[in-house]
Formats: sequence, C-alpha cells, structure tokens
Amino acid sequence: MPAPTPRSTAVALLDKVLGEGRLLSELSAPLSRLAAPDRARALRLASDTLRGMDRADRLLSRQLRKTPQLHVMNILRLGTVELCTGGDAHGVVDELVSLVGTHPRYKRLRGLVNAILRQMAGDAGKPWKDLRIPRLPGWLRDPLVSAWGNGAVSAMEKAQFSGAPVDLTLKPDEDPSKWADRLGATVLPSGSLRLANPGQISALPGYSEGAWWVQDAAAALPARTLAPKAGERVLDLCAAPGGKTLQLAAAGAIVTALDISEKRMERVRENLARTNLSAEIVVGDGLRYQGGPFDAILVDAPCSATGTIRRHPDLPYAKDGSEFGALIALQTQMLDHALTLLAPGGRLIFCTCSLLPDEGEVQVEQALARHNGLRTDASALDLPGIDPGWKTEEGGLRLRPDYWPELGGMDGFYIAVLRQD
Ligand SMILES: C[S@@+](CC[C@H](N)C(=O)[O-])C[C@H]1O[C@@H](n2cnc3c(N)ncnc32)[C@H](O)[C@@H]1O
Repeated sequence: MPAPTPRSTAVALLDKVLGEGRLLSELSAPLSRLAAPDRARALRLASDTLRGMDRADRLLSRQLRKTPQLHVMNILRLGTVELCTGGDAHGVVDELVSLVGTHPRYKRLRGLVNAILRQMAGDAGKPWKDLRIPRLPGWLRDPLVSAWGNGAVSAMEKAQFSGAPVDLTLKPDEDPSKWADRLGATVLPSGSLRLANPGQISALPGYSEGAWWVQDAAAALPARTLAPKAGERVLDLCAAPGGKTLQLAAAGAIVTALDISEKRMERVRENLARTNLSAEIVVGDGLRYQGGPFDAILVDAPCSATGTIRRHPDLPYAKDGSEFGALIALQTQMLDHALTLLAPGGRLIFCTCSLLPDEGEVQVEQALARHNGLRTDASALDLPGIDPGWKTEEGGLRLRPDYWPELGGMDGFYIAVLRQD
C-alpha cells in the first residue's frame, strides 16, 4: 500500500463519518500516520468536503448514471470540492485517480473517476458558486425550521457553510487591544478576540505563557453571565475540555471542575497547567456528585452540539437525531441534581451548545415549573456584546450562528441564569 497522504487520509475519514456515523474528533487512528501539518491538511480537506457535500452531490448527479460505492463517491466528492474551490486540477485528478487504483475492488473505476474529475475541472464545475448554500439533512433541518423558521435556518446554513473563525478568551488582567495588535486580531463586542489568520495556534504569541485560550465567543458567555468573584466556591459540573473552568479560575474563584470522562479531563489538566491556573479536578458522574454547597454552579450539559456545526461539519452526517431523547433526559437530571448542590442565594447557569429549544428554552421552562421559588435572572445577561433582542421569554439567552453576520458569526448556544429564592 502506498504511504498515506492528506488526500487519501481525508477520504478514509469521510468513509468513517458517512459510512459508520463516526465523528471526526473520534478518528485519531487514520490521522496518526501523518505528520502534524499533514494531519491538519487532511482534517481541513475532509471538513471542506462535508461542508460542500450538498453542492458536490448536485454536480456529481449530473455526471453519474448511478451512484458508485461510498468510497468511490467520497473520492469524487473530495475531488469536486477541491476542483470547484481553486484546487490544482493536475495534482487533484492524478492523485485521486491513483487512489482509486490502489483498491482491487474499485480500480476498474479509474477511467470513470478520471473522466468525471476532468469534467469538474472544466465546465461541469463552473456552476458551483451559483448552486444553493448547502442544506442541513432533514433530521436536523426539520426541527430547526419548526423552531426558528425557514429564513433563519437558511441564514444559519450560510454561516455553517462559511466555517468558523478562531476566537480567544484572554485572562481578565490582559489588555484586549494590546493582544489584538500582537495577534492581528479584532476585539469582538463581548471582549473575545477573533483571529484573522490563525495558522498554528501553539506558535502564536501568548500561547506558551497562557495569556489566552481558544474559545468561541459564544462559548465564553456562560461563564461571563456567572460573573465569578474572587474566593467564591464554584462548581463546573461538565467541565472538559475546560474553557469555562479556565474563565472561572482566572477570575479568582475556588473552582471544582468535574467531568465523567478521564480522557477529556486530561485536557483540563493540560489547559490549567499552561495557563498557570488551578482547580480541584474530579472525575466522576455529575449526577452522583455530593460536594458543596457552592455559591455558583455551571451546568454546561452534554447536548446535541448542533450549535457547533460551523466548526464540526461532520456532525449532521455522523448523527441522526436518535440521541436527542436521552440527552434531553440527562440534561433535566443534571439540572435538578445541580440545584441540590447550590448554597442558599446561589446561582446556577444552565447552558447547552444546542440550537434545539428542547435542550434550552424548554428545559428551563420545565425546570421553572418543577421547582417552587426557582426563577431566571435576566439582568445577569446584560453584558457587553449581548443584544437585548437575544433574550428569550422565560428569561434566558438564545445565541445563533447567524448572529453577528458581519463579524463572522458565533456558535449556537442557550444560556440561563437561575436563582432559587
Ligand atoms: C458540552 S461538554 C462541556 C464543555 C466544557 N464545559 C468546556 O467549556 O470546555 C459536556 C461535557 O459533559 C461531560 N459529561 C457527560 N455526561 C456527564 C455526567 N454524567 N457527569 C459529568 N460530566 C458528564 C462530557 O464528558 C463532556 O465533557
């Protein structure tokens, strides 16, 4: 077998996402045989192909009399996306034709792959830019249209097709404008920095001394609404990989960071070490945890992650919505259990990186109905960069990828600050 390349690895990743429902974040094995820059390139090629797949399939359906096996289709998809977005025709076609030739089952299709990709490099690829913005698959599009309407979902799809910039959260004592200059970044209305051309993150100024960490601007807002004070006891109930733990610890809170995943918790330890911050680390099931009481609790509950599709274009294809019910039930249990760990007068932030109201607005409406004396504190949401129009009826905050379109969007999130009288 020839040595793997970024393109052949990207095709292997696509085969796993589209054939086995695996998430790219779980697929370290195919990537492990590449050097770091090639790994990044393979991931970028696979992600770009998934983002553009709806368009690629439309163009390919005009050339194909019948859909070939998934592996060959993925080679054609990757080639089509590359060729239609400025890829070098020679390099792309030659490598992908050789790739199909390495497989005994598919090598007879070399001629077909060669002919189709050459057509894509020519006239067949020209309509690319005029094709509609790729749509989400029906299992996700339908509930989103019911919740937000077709126009809003189209705007979200536009944001998802554009991908996501890289945002940074600075330690509170760092000067945003100084770091914006050093990093060639812009300061967002909420205080996060947005990088124009990130390149290799670990090579950027401030990385090794831990002046900042990567965190989407929307993901930085839950800890800001919690507004931790120095010396407060704060529980981060679903902490890994730790972006919000870092914010809480950097504000001087005494943080307990808990997560069920030992592997993901390793990332929290690494992030704390790099930023020279500290937190008590607990690996365990948040539903059984009995510490506290805490002045404030952050419940960043496991969810469908549908708000992060700009950065995870594999999600709509690896998932099918069958996990929604179990996730919603787990969120309800988490929220109820967390309330038992809260000190009198304390505050609980419930948030999810989901676009589905069942994992946000509805969760909080139902919690308010279940618990006497529980209320939302909408005034805690009055923070720089938050548009009052994003507040919701029950007193929470809805963030969507189509917000801040002129700045490059944000992840989808739901956040509510709850207080128990
Ligand atoms: C949305 S992520 C948290 C992201 C994190 N707060 C951050 O900002 O980096 C949800 C986390 O919940 C964890 N989780 C899932 N079930 C859990 C449980 N029963 N108890 C504690 N953590 C759990 C997952 O391992 C995952 O790391």
